[in-house]
Amino acid sequence: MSAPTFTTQSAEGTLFIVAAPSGAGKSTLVNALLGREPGISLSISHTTRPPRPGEQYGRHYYFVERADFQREVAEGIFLEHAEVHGNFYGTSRTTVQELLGQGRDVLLEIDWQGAALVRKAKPDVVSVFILPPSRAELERRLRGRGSDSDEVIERRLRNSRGEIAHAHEFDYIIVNDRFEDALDGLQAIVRAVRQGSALQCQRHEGLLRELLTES
Ligand SMILES: Nc1nc2c(ncn2[C@@H]2O[C@H](COP(=O)(O)OP(=O)(O)O)[C@@H](O)[C@H]2O)c(=O)[nH]1
Ligand SMILES: Nc1ncnc2c1ncn2[C@@H]1O[C@H](COP(=O)(O)OP(=O)(O)O)[C@@H](O)[C@H]1O
Repeated sequence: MSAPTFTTQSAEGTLFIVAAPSGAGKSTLVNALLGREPGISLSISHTTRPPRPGEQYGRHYYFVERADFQREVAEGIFLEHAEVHGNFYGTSRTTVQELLGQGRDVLLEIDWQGAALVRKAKPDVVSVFILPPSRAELERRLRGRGSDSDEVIERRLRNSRGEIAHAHEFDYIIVNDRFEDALDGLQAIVRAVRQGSALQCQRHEGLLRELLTES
């Protein structure tokens, strides 16, 4: 993790973070949200993870070699960066700053470590954590996605408990059970924030306990 710095301006857009354990459905939800809310720009991260079949450079990620990533870290180009599931991921500081400066809302799809760093740099960030309805469903979705090897899936499942343990740090928690309901929930948060109001936030403590204790 790196210590970020961030310059804020008065007429800038809102910064949103969406985080979730792998397979909970965050990318699918975020893509659908962007379809409904064209005023939001997605920040494309840099990563050392190899591309999955169908993933494109500059659309899903900027795929880079480890040595290049380390050089970018040293150059200070990242607003935040972290190691997740054995790969490195980082958010470009200038991209985010420029978009926010143009008055656009920006969404970061990053993990809980990155979210913690961004919160320190920019305390008015609005953060949302997506929960799966159960561990069994999380595993079904990860396997059903068909994008990763068994080893990668198992690592992500093992790490999911540690990630979910940070859900309480987020402003909002959404359960992605019925997709349309979760999408409506995410959109309602964005709209409320844009109108300057806050939504009542359900904390899903029962489900969180289940997800953290279920075998
Ligand atoms: N800190 C941080 N995490 C990121 C960034 N980009 C992606 N991630 C997170 O890295 C994790 C793995 O992402 P990915 O390899 O795309 O797998 P997926 O979550 O299974 O779709 C997820 O929790 C992402 O949200 C980033 O720029 N910074
Ligand atoms: N509400 C849902 N119900 C059933 N399947 C879902 C739901 N949301 C997402 N999925 C599926 O789960 C898999 C993982 O979703 P994805 O968006 O890739 O997760 P993440 O980005 O959190 O790793 C995908 O195959 C996606 O189509």
